Formats: sequence, structure tokens, C-alpha cells
Amino acid sequence: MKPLAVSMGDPAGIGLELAARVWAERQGAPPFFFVGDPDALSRASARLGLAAPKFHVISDPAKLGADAGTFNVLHVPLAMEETPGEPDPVNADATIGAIEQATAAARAGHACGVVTLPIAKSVLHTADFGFPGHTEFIAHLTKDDAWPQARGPVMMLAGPTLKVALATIHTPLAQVPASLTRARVIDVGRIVGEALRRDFGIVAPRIGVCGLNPHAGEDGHIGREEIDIINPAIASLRAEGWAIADAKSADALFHDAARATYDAVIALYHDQGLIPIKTLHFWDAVNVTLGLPIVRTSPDHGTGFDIAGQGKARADSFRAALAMAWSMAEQRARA
Ligand SMILES: NC(=O)c1ccc[n+]([C@@H]2O[C@H](COP(=O)([O-])OP(=O)(O)OC[C@H]3O[C@@H](n4cnc5c(N)ncnc54)[C@H](O)[C@@H]3O)[C@@H](O)[C@H]2O)c1
Ligand SMILES: N[C@H](C(=O)O)[C@H](O)COP(=O)(O)O
Repeated sequence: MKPLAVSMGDPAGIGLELAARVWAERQGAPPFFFVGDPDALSRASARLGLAAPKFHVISDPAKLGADAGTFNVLHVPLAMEETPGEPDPVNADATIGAIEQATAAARAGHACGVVTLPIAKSVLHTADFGFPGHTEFIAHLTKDDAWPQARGPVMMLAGPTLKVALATIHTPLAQVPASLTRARVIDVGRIVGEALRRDFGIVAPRIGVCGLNPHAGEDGHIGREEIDIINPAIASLRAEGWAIADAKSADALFHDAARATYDAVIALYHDQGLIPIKTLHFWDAVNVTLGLPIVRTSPDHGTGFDIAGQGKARADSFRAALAMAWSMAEQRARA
């Protein structure tokens, strides 16, 4: 298989040092190349006290070098030298360009998938980045590519004992109930079920769903979304053959015994799903985009500006993101 493409992320965050560290300690990691600025990567290596990597810098992903001791870099230069912990919108175009070029490399078959290092959305918004995050941006970049299954994007965070998918992603809390239509819940259920089969090799996936209201609405006494929208959508999914249970109280769906009843659970809004997974698996969960024609994963954490450049950032989640993207690409190659 071709290597993975790793996009640089915000150069003021911890992404550069994660790439530098994992390259230096790459034994056991899947092959990957970097999409970004090689000088920034050298500076990150130096800050960690690591030897400067030997680079093969290219502007065409078809020209990746084959020497395992050389770090391939698809060149996306920064506009200005980074200052760890101090993001600057002047580098936003390079941050966005790295995501575009990594995605283009995967679409063209030069990479088996994309692993994105973290971006700060607020910084990119100042540069007119019109997307809530990578998830929607990469879906946009791949929207014209053939995809025979239900098309995402759906955000999933996947850890060793929990996979949680989101029915709404970066939606302001006040807008969540109106965003939860039957059609949306049905789409998300299909995308999650197909991804569990295709990308995770689970032949007969079992899916759980969180209620929106306390106690999943208590039979309509404290909210009717479960009765009017969520459970009818779930019934439609069951009629299609999916093993998906009616919405249950979200507060009781994440303990050990509850997690044993499903392969993935659909949470209805960002923090409902991300609080439990980041509590259980902050160090080793992976953010994965479901329903895309290309494989895309990311560490579960953000830019870590408060610790950037200090050598404190743990690389476990980035390593897990590389491993998961590689495994998904293998699954797709076998299909
Ligand atoms: N995949 C992504 O691109 C992604 C994911 C989440 C958040 N973000 C962005 O990151 C920015 C900061 O978000 P935040 O502060 O909520 O979350 P964060 O994950 O950056 O930081 C939360 C806390 O965890 C610590 N931390 C994060 N990663 C770590 C690591 N690898 N090792 C050790 N400690 C680590 C940080 O130092 C901080 O104290 C936001 O702009 C957000 O949009 C991006
Ligand atoms: N919601 C994610 C999280 O909190 O971990 C994160 O913001 C990443 O979003 P994108 O992968 O869409 O950039």
C-alpha cells in the first residue's frame, strides 16, 4: 500500500512536534509522509533535542522517495516562522493548503489515507475558512468522487473500548434539537453501520443511540424528541435490517456493561459523545470521518497551544490515528 499523508496542522500547535517525534521513533508505525514545511519540522525536531531528519522534499506526491531512512515531505511552505503557542493567521493559508494537498494525494492514489494534525478553527476562520473543521472541509474536497455507499461526513471518535459517532457535530447547543430530523438520524445510522462493516470489519454491527432529553424523555413527560423523531428513525433503520436499539438514557449508556451492548453508539450532540470518550480514552482515541471516499483520521485532541514547543505533548493519539488509518485502508483494499 502507499504511505499515509500527514497534514501539518496549525504550526503553532503541538502537531509539528508529534510528527517529528513519531518519525524519529517510527519503528512499528505505518509508513507516512508529511505535508507541510520541512524547515518547521526541523525546528520542531531541534526543540525536542532530536537529530534533524533527512528530508526528501517534493512538490509532486507522485515523486515520493523510497528510502526508508528519508522523511518524504510534500512541500507547503509557511508564510512566517512559527512561534509555538502563538497561532498567527498569516500561516492559515499554509495550514489549509496542507489539508488540501494531503487530500489531493489520497484522491490521486499516492497516499492510502490522510491523517490530519490539529488545527484551530478560530484561527482559520479569520482567513475565511468557511468550514467548521476538517470533517466538513475534506467532505467538500471529495464531494465529486464516486462513493457507492451512504455519503458522510459523520464524525466518530474511536477508542479501544468505545466508538461514539455524532448526529450533530459543531452545532451550537441551542440549535441541536432543530437539527435532529428523522432524515438526519436515518442517514447517520446508515453511515455508521456501513462504516463499522467496511472500515472496522464488524460483520453484524450493533448500534446504540443516546436520548436527547433526561431519561430519554421519560415517555414524553420531559421531552418528545425521542417519541416524535429519534425512535421512528431508529424503527426505519431496523426495518432496513440494522441492529439498532431505541434511544436510551445517555447518562447510563457509557458504563462498562452498557458499552458491551453495542459496537458504536450515536450521540446526538458534540459534548454528549465527546465527554465520555475523552474521559475514557483521551490518550488513545482517534477522530475518524465516516462515509468519505478516502480514509481520514486525526488524533482526538486539539492544538495544545498551552504546551506547544515544550516537549510535553504525548504522541499516543497520533500514533493511534496512524494505525487506525492504515488498518482502514487495508480493510478497503481487501474489499
Ligand atoms: N482534530 C483537530 O483538528 C482538533 C481536535 C480538537 C480540538 N481542536 C482545536 O484545538 C484548539 C484547542 O482546543 P482545546 O483546548 O479544547 O483542546 P486541546 O486538546 O488542544 O487541549 C486540551 C488540554 O489537553 C492538553 N493536551 C492536548 N493534547 C495533548 C497531548 N497530545 N499531550 C498532552 N496534553 C495534551 C492541552 O495541553 C490542554 O491542556 C481549538 O481551536 C479546537 O478547535 C482541533
Ligand atoms: N470535534 C473534534 C474534537 O473536539 O475532538 C474536533 O474539533 C475535530 O474536528 P475536525 O476533525 O472536523 O477538525
